Amino acid sequence: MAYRYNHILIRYGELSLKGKNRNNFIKALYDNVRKALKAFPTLEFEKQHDRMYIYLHDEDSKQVSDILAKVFGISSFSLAIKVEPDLDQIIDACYESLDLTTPKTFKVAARRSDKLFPYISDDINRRVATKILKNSDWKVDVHNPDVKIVVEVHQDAAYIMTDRIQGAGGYPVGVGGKAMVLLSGGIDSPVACYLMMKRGVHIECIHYASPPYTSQNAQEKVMELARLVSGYQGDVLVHVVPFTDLQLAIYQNADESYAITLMRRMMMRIATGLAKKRHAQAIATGESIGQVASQTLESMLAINDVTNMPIIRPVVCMDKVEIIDLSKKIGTYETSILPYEDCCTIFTPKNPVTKPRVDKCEKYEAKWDFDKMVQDCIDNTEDIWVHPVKVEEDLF
Ligand SMILES: Nc1ncnc2c1ncn2[C@@H]1O[C@H](COP(=O)(O)OP(=O)(O)OP(=O)(O)O)[C@@H](O)[C@H]1O
Repeated sequence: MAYRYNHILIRYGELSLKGKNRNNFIKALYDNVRKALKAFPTLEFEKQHDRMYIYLHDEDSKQVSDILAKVFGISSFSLAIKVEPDLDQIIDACYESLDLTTPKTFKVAARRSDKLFPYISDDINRRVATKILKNSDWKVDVHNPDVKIVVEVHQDAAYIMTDRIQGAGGYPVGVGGKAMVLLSGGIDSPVACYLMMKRGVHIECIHYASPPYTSQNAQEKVMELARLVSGYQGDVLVHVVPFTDLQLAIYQNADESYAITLMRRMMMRIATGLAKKRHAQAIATGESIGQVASQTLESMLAINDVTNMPIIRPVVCMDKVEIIDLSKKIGTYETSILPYEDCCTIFTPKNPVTKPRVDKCEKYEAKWDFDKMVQDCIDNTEDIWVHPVKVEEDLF
């Protein structure tokens, strides 16, 4: 009988800490895994209280692994061969799963959860190793092996596994509620998206566009960033807000030095309206302390003043270098540094106020009926779904 890797064994992450919420978390993870892999309709799934299994048929295990590596709530996973809990089958499966043509070092690491299995772990290790040593040029190295063969013997089955593949960690997306993330074309806000999702928060994105001052290219760049981060959630809804009129009104009614602060306050009002409409519990941004004048604590105070929704700033205390490293890791950096203009950068004031005062903001805002313009922005927002696979090859 020929054996091949026909299973993926998934280990849960921080889930195990969650006491009575555990079942909800496992269910959410199970749903997220199935959703992430819906391009592979022939896969079969099974959830247990401490593990999840995927049964492969002819699917490409590398493609499946690449998708799984982005699902939050998974601490690690392994390709596995499932056999009967029978020593001969275990030995044969271990042996046949290896490509023995080039000499390598190896180690067998067996574990029994079924203590009634008639062979102890050491016995299993020795028997498997003996077969490999007798039939190849491979050598044992228990400290630093090229290949680690893991055998797990349960009551109903035994699994032979490759090394662990690191999972994305965190909590399953959705168990932490929903947030609206303000997505610009910069480096930081896609990282903020990733960090929110990693905490189990389902995200929708809001992008403020100011055509004709911002171009179609700029918007496409933001869509591409949303697509890149959507791999961690399955899909993402992007709300594109027509922001031009409101932005021009700010410049007509306020001192230039207050324009950025007022713009942010308007963004927050719109985000609050959209969050309520979409039943989200928070707003998130890519701001971090002191990167630019508008990101001082005083500025955040003035911005927060217009909403009572929590504003979460996941990168608030990170260095720029740390944020860049993370954006490279999640694959958004190269897109973020493309040179298209954002609505914040087209009207950049020469001397933006670094310590804005709320009373001054209110004085400027009292000069025109911004409420109606905010409502117009909310009403005329365009909603666009993005998926991890590009449209032309979209399998969803
Ligand atoms: N046009 C926009 N649409 C949506 N959100 C925006 C927009 N411009 C700014 N923001 C939000 O405000 C935050 C701070 O914006 P700022 O202009 O200071 O930084 P940035 O360089 O544009 O972007 P980033 O912070 O993502 O690198 C962004 O992280 C983002 O959350």
